[in-house]
Amino acid sequence: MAVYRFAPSPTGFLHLGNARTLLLNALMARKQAARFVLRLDDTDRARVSEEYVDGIRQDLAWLGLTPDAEVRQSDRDDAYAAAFDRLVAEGRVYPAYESEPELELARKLARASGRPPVYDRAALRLTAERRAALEAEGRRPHWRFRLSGGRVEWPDGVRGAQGFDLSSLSDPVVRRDDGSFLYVFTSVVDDAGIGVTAVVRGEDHVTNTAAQIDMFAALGAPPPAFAHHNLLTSADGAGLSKREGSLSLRTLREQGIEPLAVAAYAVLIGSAEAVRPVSSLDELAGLVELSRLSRAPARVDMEELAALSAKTLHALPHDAVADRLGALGVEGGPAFWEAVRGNLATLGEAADWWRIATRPLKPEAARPAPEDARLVAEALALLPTEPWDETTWKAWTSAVSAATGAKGRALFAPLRIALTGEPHGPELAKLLPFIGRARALERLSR
Ligand SMILES: Nc1ncnc2c1ncn2[C@@H]1O[C@H](COP(=O)(O)OP(=O)(O)OP(=O)(O)O)[C@@H](O)[C@H]1O
Repeated sequence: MAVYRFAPSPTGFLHLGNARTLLLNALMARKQAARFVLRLDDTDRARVSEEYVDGIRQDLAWLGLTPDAEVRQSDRDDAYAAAFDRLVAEGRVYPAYESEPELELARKLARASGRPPVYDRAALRLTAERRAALEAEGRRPHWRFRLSGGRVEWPDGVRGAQGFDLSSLSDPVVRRDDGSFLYVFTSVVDDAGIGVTAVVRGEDHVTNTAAQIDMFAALGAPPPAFAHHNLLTSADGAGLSKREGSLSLRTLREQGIEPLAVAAYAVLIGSAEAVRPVSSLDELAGLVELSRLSRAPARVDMEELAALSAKTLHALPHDAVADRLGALGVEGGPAFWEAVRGNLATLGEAADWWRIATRPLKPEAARPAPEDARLVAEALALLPTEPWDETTWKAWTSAVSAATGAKGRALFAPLRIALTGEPHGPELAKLLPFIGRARALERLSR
């Protein structure tokens, strides 16, 4: 069975760029009835926190995504140690003793003499005596994976045929001198162990992929199908960083941006598909086509996202928002939702309209201008008896128009202000039944 995964490090709150990776994997899995695994890359103990682990789970739930399984790298040390021991025994992983300043110096010298700054494998040429001497000095080795050399090729799901000359890469460090394993290695052990068949990730990982395909071969496991998508940048073109909290999903949630709009935006910008509202993740899954993602980075435009969020909201049926409206104390059912949804920028504004319709107006709410006093008095006198429905507004305002000669804006604007204390808002034909006769009487007499 096909298996996709999303593998964030819980070192910050997920941002919109991470959401692109998350959604591309989750939606490709949905489209292909494949499994979708959340893998928490939590081996960097100094930077990982449980708050961020919970944050990632909450963000997935908010977006409406439920992984089929959750794996934590911190639980899998035994698997890494076993794979490591095997590669050491086979001579594919070797100890190296250079300190970071020594490596930096070597890179500088290489650049200065026009050579690529690739690790020169000096550690492979150490004699047993020299190694013993280094250990006696108290140096502890880090460990490198010996790349096989030659060319690695893969058909990339986004970028098409990719080729990489392994001799242009340094042998990647797979284990630090403190014994901890590095991502480039643990990720391969996990993908092989879990049976991941497809990896969609940002193009910041392309070089890793070349080395990792070589590691899959060394471990005798078939590599997954790789696809590297373009990255999202902030409006000024800067990269996004989980650590810096840029464009975090949590902040977007707090700003009232709809989760379905975040999902659509994260997937559709920087692709051949137009950014547009969708009514479900299933619909969005139908629009995902990896080969239609563009190659250039895509800039996030918050205004575009906010507009998409409003449009998404306007099209949502009452069923889709009933629970959230309930939590906001909005009780008007489908009819109230119908009345207000087209005017909302965020769902929270439905609660404002519910308050305006059903609670006393605030003392500072706008009142009709003095020159409209006669019109308002006439309207008060002509207020129909209940029951009220959506036809009441038309019948009432026609009567007021006949009595006063007022038409159009001159007729409607003062009544809107008198009834709601606001110059703009939802269609009054739909809102009026929620205001009801008693409140309307009181408001018209203000
Ligand atoms: N700006 C971005 N646009 C699109 N995808 C991104 C972006 N930044 C990261 N990703 C993808 O998100 C996935 C999770 O990556 P990771 O947890 O390392 O996040 P990160 O934002 O790069 O983290 P950090 O800021 O902590 O280095 C990776 O597949 C990565 O390619």
